[in-house]
Amino acid sequence: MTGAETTGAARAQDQARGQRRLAVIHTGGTIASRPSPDGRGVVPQTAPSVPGLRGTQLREYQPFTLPSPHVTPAHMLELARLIEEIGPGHDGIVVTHGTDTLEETAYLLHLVLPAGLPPVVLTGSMRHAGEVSWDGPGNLLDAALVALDPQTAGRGPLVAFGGDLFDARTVTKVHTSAVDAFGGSPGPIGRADRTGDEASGYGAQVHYFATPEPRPTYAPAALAARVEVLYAYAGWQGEGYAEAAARADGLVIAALGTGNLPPELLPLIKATGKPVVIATRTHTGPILPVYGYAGGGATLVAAGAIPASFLNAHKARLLLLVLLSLGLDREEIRTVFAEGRY
Ligand SMILES: NC(=O)C[C@H](N)C(=O)O
Repeated sequence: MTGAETTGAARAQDQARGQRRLAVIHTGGTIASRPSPDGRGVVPQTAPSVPGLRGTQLREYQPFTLPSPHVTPAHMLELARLIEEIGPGHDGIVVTHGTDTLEETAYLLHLVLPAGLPPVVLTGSMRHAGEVSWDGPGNLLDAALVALDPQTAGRGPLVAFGGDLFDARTVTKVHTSAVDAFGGSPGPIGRADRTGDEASGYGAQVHYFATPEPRPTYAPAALAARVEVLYAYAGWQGEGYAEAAARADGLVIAALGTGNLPPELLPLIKATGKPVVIATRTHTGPILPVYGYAGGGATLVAAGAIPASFLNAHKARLLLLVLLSLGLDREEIRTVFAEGRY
């Protein structure tokens, strides 16, 4: 019998006794932060504790403690491996994470976690534990209740923030300081509103506004490729493009509007044999290859560029990183993006 089967069997016994098993994986971020005593500023220190949950066995894990700007794709993959390992022994998994790159970790997990694991819900906080209105405990409790809610099964990793529940593909940080920091088009796919109290035990009314969709999963052994993001602006003549194209295995450009660029970029993209994915710096909406002027989206696609659809540039980068790490060539990558296999 494997370790996973053993823990799965133990989980079944606990379920029969009405006990749920929740794993909380702490990774750092503001939700684990306080001002440092030496006055350096706010830094991750102590993992937050989960407010009381009745009938729940809690297991905590701490693979790393980092501010999320220090989190790399290798950390995300490490997290995915841990979730795969402990998943069979739990009914739900919560990941606490810094908010700056939370959407990237959520999306990487979305791409690589196999189906059949218990629900995974990521959360964080915008205010640290030393502030009067720390939003950490509330978000953590919401995430735990959502991860344990039977309706959450089969939806892939979600983000819970301020009671709103977001899909990993579309969630994005929309405010640098507000407590309601997360959004993204077309908005939350669900909502959790807490019921009960500390004395009687907490619960949540969880509502979903979308049905779960099947999602492809990818199994890269490592994320070894190099993918860089370039940001377009009025008057960009391609500065930095040649250097990035030379050192990277693939590029993503946060382009203008529906995926357009200044004319100087067209010959540069045409001459690039590596995958060049076109996303948009506009916050919402798909890439549509409609414009036929030099640098317009239709001309970029004709020159070999790959439209990112509605994925933002940093999520398109993760998808490209995964596909390149799996050894897919440019045409195979184009097909994945074109068929929406993400
Ligand atoms: N609110 C936060 O968590 C922001 C912090 N800089 C982080 O991402 O680690």
